[in-house]
Amino acid sequence: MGEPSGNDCDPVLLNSFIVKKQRCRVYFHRGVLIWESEAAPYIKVKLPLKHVVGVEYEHPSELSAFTNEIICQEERPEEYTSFTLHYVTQSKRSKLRLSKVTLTHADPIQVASWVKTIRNYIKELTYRPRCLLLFVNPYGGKKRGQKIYEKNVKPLLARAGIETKVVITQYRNHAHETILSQSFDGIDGVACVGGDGTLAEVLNALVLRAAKDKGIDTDDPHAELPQPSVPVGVIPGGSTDTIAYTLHGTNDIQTAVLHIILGESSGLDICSVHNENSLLRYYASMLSYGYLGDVCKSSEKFRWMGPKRYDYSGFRKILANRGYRSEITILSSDSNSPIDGPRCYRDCGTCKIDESSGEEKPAADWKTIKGRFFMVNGVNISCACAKAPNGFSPYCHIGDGCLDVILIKHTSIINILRLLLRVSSKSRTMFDLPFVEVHRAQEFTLQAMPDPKLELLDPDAPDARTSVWNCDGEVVQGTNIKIRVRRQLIRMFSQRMEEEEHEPSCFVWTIELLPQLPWLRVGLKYSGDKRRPGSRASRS
Ligand SMILES: Nc1ncnc2c1ncn2[C@@H]1O[C@H](COP(=O)(O)OP(=O)(O)OP(=O)(O)O)[C@@H](O)[C@H]1O
Repeated sequence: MGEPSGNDCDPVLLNSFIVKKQRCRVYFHRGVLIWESEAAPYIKVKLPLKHVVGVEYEHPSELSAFTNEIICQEERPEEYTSFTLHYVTQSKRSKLRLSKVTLTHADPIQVASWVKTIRNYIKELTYRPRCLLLFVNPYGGKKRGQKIYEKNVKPLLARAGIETKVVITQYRNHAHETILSQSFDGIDGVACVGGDGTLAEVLNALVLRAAKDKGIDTDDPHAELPQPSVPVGVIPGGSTDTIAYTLHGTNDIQTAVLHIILGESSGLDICSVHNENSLLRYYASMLSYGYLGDVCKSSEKFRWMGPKRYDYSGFRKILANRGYRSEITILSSDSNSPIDGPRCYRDCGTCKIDESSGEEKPAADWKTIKGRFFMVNGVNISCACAKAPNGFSPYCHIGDGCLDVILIKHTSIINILRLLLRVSSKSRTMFDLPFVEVHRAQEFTLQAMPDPKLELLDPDAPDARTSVWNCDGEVVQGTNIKIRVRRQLIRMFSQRMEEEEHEPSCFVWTIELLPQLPWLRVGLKYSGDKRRPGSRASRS
């Protein structure tokens, strides 16, 4: 889709340029720019133009003074003997960086012809956004959203020639209301600078808008939902930024902006949450009843603490948790195992939709589980973040049409501490703990059950008997709900993260027990199996 087609008869552009003080033969053929030195030391570099963000003219005299600032001047091609290509390179740990190379030629006509050819090629990459609607949340995380936009986002988008309609959100649901009422004429992408809550607002509004435009009743849990017309980008500016981290493999801001600029997108599953009568919400990362629901509800009161509010509320709610009685029914899936992989990386085979298999659904069966739970989770993506780099459910896939239902039974505080250690561990998962159960599912329901013991203790405190849902970081009420996965309903601007085969040979890391327990930081020297669980290397 969207890439200029090429065949063997395509003309090859060929010329000699000075590149990094060396005389080089430069070719352009089938979307790839190649330069190789004409004399020793020999170099040959291949640059696919789909990695190029922008190209601009330069005078050689301007080169030394050139910084990352954009040169705002009128272009007069007949005067220039150099042009600079700004392109994306991948550095360690999935981070993308902007690099540049300048090519110089004595004849301005040659330079102008190359700039024109390259610009035309980039213009034909139709999957790249030309005009973005961008929401900036100045309130989330450490309240740095606006600064991030001015310093890290605006200059990069301008360099890529992307027109941006910016909305600084003034109140909760501002982004939601804007999307429902806004005309999308000429807009080919929506993005946000914010955390998971801001992105959830954007995703919910886009799905509702697409359904409304097609006259679909979103209160019907079985209604098929249309895909929103535009892809979505997320630039970390919140407290945990789980979705950005899971998609890109890092919460680095420049990486997130470059994923949007390059325009390639990946399909993300979205889950719908309904009660008996109506739609409650859509979510993209995790829905959690019990402990994390309680933390979400209580931490809102302490927002003035910034991200530390989760530490404080998390500790209090571990001590307070007496478990919640519930009945869960699960429509399981025979997709891959949630316990031992494979993991979801770039070009993931599990997420690839096999067009030839038609609409046929894999065999599945319903099962019912009753009990008292510390928490019940419907996990749609691995939920990796800086403090838990493998995520809550490391083998969960972003676009396989399934979620992982993780049931954590009510247990002792020591066991809860073991659980939290596992969540932040790079080498082990929580799934071998005896009080943890995981099911890969297409749908599930949860019915909160009255608790006779607690009712006797305090009949007037219904809040003590049921919890709330933490739905992508927002509180949702409901004691009888149904969750369904909508396969790849949203396209997210992300090429996904690459699989990293090996960790450094010997390293010290500090385990941070989720965001919840900073008071229990354990310096741990690790020198065992250097491969990540589920990496292709460790499975072979
Ligand atoms: N100007 C504003 N004033 C108050 N609330 C706002 C404003 N703009 C947006 N919001 C709301 O702020 C909420 C929290 O934002 P966000 O999720 O981005 O940050 P966070 O909760 O700190 O991060 P994370 O969700 O990653 O933990 C969102 O639900 C959004 O609706």
